Amino acid sequence: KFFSTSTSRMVSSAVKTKVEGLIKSKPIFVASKTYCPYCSASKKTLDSLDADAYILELDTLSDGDEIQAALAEISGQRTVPNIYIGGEHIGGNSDLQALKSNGKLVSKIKASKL
Ligand SMILES: N[C@@H](CCC(=O)N[C@@H](CS)C(=O)NCC(=O)O)C(=O)O
Repeated sequence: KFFSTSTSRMVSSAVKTKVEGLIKSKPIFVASKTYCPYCSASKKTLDSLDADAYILELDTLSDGDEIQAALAEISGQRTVPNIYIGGEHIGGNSDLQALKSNGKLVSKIKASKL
């Protein structure tokens, strides 16, 4: 796929503000797609740690593409899952699994609940 700057023109300020608000207000925010295996792995990991994640399944939302474009602007990441814990950008599933492996995920989840 060719690099395109058109994503920025797709994003309304209303949607960008909405996404920024969710990232700030939800202890754990995950942008996901129902058919994405990396998303399934992340959701399973968060579930196993009793993490109460707010999940948007972008492929089921009418403004899902625009939310994905807004996330690309906000986080510099276009792929799903796009994970935030305590307002901090974690990254994708590989980043989440790395945090789990190095033992830092549980404390981040705990801190996000405070
Ligand atoms: N290394 C990434 C892989 C994520 C990935 O490849 N996700 C695919 C969906 S399964 C994606 O976002 N494709 C582009 C899109 O759906 O717009 C991770 O660990 O999260």
